Amino acid sequence: MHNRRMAFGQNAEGQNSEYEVLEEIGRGSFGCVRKVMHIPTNKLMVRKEIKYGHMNSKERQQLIAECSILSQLKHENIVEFYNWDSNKDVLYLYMEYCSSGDLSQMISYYKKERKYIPEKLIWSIMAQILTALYRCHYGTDLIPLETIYDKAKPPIKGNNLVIHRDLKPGNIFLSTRKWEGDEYSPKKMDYNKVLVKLGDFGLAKSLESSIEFATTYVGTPYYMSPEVLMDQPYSPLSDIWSFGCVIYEMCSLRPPFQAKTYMELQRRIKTARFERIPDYYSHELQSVIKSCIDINLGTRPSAYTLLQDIQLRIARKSLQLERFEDNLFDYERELINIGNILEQQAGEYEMEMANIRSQYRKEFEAAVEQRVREIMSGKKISGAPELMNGRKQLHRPDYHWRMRERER
Ligand SMILES: Nc1ncnc2c1ncn2[C@@H]1O[C@H](COP(=O)(O)OP(=O)(O)OP(=O)(O)O)[C@@H](O)[C@H]1O
Repeated sequence: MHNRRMAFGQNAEGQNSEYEVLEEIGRGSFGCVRKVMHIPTNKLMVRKEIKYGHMNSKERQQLIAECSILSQLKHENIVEFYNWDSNKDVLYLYMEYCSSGDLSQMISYYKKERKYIPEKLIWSIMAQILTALYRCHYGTDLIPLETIYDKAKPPIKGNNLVIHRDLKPGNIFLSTRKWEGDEYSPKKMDYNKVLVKLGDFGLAKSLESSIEFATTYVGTPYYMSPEVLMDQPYSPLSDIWSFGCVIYEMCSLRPPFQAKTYMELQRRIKTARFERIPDYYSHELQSVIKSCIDINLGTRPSAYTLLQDIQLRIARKSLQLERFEDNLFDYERELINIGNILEQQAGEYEMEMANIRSQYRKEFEAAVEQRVREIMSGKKISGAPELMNGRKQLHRPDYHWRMRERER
């Protein structure tokens, strides 16, 4: 168990008291999702509950092992998995909170507005999803492009490969730097600069076999690949099929396969026949989608192959440049802050100097006044000899007499 849990302990309900539990965000097939505040860091997070009381110890172990893998999956396009915790019946997963909605909300927004999603934005979202899938399918990060003509070397697979298994618009979260405010509102959202984050990774592997999943899963498998429908094992290429369906939905504002009944949907998926995307979009986009929604696993492209596409290389390069520009803005803001602090300090220093100067002037004037008073009263001059010097002689009572004597 996570060691912090030992330090913070559990409250009366057996929940981790390191977190303040806030409102419910929604409910999925496995349980409730809530916002929580991580008290030590003051960070807003999401807590996903998974009821696992019905699982045997082997299934539980597999679930925990998957959590462990997911907690190592750090990528800017993947929802960060921070920690997990459990009591007897419930597993709590603590994840990054994505406040700007998801792709399904974005698609609904464009559908309602009767507008197409701009093609440039679609390529940008595609590049980000594929970069995240590359990280999962190969266990290693994609090397940034020097130029759009760079050809990436074929990837060498690392350890802990992850297949998403449930790629769909509702699991693709969005955030944007221009986003103002805390809660999702499509009107306020600037979709031209979105950061994509894939959520709900991999855990389906442990959960789908459980009785709980079989009885509670209510989702429609619009994005499920034909091989998975035919009970063949999942492979990274199953994610690519789902990816193709998601991109199709972004263009057509509806999934490629729809049907009134589950059986009919299965039949349509297995034929892999779907309508062309609207003419508004380029031939290149249509052909990438077509290559992904391909029954034949031998010709369906991998994340690596797709990322070689010139449009995707352009999208990646422009994302890299945007990130670079954002970093420059951050750097500029930091410099402005430092400049402001220095200006404030210079002001304070000036004020201090003025105070010292005025204090010194006052003391000096007081000393001079005192001296003048002493002179006027004919007193013997005392102190501040540097002020008197030659003039000191003039005030000796016998001075004039002595001078006159000398002249004679
Ligand atoms: N990291 C997150 N940040 C913000 N909201 C989230 C996050 N994860 C999930 N949610 C929201 O919580 C709700 C439930 O999510 P969950 O993933 O459990 O179920 P689902 O994806 O809706 O359905 P299913 O479990 O069938 O896939 C959804 O509205 C989802 O948008």
